[in-house]
Amino acid sequence: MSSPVPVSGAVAESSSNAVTLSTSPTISAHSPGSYFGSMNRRLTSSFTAPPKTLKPFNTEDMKVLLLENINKTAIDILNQQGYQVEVYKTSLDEEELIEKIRDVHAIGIRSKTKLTAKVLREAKNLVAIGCFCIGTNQVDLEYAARHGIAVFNSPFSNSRSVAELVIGEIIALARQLGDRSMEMHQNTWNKVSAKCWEIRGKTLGIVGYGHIGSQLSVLAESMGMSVVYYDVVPLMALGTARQISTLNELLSVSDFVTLHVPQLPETHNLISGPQIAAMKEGAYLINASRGNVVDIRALVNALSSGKLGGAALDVYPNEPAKNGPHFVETLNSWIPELVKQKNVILTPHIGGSTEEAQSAIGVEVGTALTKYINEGSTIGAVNFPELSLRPLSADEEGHVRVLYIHSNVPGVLRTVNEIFADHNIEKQYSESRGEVAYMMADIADVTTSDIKTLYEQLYNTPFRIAIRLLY
Ligand SMILES: NC(=O)C1=CN([C@@H]2O[C@H](COP(=O)(O)OP(=O)(O)OC[C@H]3O[C@@H](n4cnc5c(N)ncnc54)[C@H](O)[C@@H]3O)[C@@H](O)[C@H]2O)C=CC1
Ligand SMILES: O=C(O)CCC(=O)C(=O)O
Repeated sequence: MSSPVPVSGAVAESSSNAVTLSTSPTISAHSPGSYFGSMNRRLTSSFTAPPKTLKPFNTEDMKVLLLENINKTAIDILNQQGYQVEVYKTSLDEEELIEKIRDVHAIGIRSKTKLTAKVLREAKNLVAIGCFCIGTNQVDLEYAARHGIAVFNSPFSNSRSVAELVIGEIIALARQLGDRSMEMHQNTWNKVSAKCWEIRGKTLGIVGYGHIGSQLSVLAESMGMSVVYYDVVPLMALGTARQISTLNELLSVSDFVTLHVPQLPETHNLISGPQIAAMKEGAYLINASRGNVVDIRALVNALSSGKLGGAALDVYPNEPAKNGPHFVETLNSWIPELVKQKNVILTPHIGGSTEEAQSAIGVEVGTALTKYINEGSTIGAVNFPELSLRPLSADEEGHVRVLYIHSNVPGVLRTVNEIFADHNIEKQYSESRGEVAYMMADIADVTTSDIKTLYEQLYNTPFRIAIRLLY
């Protein structure tokens, strides 16, 4: 945390009669703009006054960096707030990323950008990270939380797209469509039926029965497949699907095995030589989860020996940062062997890449970022306690919203409430998650000079990780 930002001279009146403390969003933020108008009205329906339009700093000073071709829906939402939005179609390499991230208050990424502790250490102004995807393994979530950076994602907006891709791949593998199509592109007519199958009546084994796995279960059953699944937690079966208690049992009964687990230490090489050996002869493996869930060398061996009838991969241990001819040996040493295998469908991490999914994700994560920046709401954060307070209403003059991220230790509220002692605490809510806790409070009867004092006193508390004051 940088040192306290001084109050910038005299109080400046804005059109909403609010004060300008500083242009730094690290201590203050703009109010909900028109985008949130309807939501604010809903939340404050019991109040006669409309939501208060706060204007504590120039929103043009809020800098947002969007990488990896994030959808226009998000860009529009962030632009509507008046933020400075810089957009890149690709990911950035570590050096460029460090250079860029130094300056920004929020960053939006997808699955490729690695926000490691080394990168985040340089991000002195960063208050929020938006992962415009499901997976958050590319971010050091714990480091971010310990440094007061909230991380948001979109937990299910692309689930259906992944499930549909897998359905397509099940049929494509069963009918060897990839190979037939490739042959035709090379002018070869090869009409065969050997080892081509209907999927009706076959067994689909789903590993990880979360949002994607369960959606896929419904689609697969509707096409006449029987579904079994393995998950580390007991989960309600949809339709006539059946949970199986061990991975090995699932592998031994499934004609198709599809992986939908998160990247975790426990899922690293979840499918390797012994697991492939447990699979049925001629079975198919599909991985659209994360690259290191499958030991690809073991997979290549099983494909070349004929143990497996084919595979579809959408994700890889190392993936290129940008489009182009980058899927080569220097990226992953087994690539030359893999691309030679028969009946292998390789896609460039496009499971969630549909217009529907990307547009919905843009709205969801773009909104979460603005709600956090403008109101302090952490609903949807994956590394922070989730809190929200209703917006202040227009007749609530002289109010300040305090956002105080602190170490989760005893005595914090006593200290903070002593600081608030001369003001009325209208609302106060606090919640912890692991070592980090978050308090939101709306304080009444606050003058401009009080704001500076409050900020400095909170800044000097020993538990402070980060503070923002919205007014
Ligand atoms: N290819 C692509 O474009 C996409 C890939 N993904 C990947 O798919 C993964 C799954 O996504 P969702 O279904 O939304 O996640 P989810 O969190 O809804 O479900 C994951 C399930 O896996 C289970 N699980 C965790 N560890 C396990 C283990 N060792 N063995 C068996 N089950 C285990 C969990 O209990 C949970 O039920 C994401 O974490 C992400 O990495 C997600 C979206 C798009
Ligand atoms: O669309 C992307 O860039 C990433 C999709 C993905 O893997 C995810 O949502 O976790």
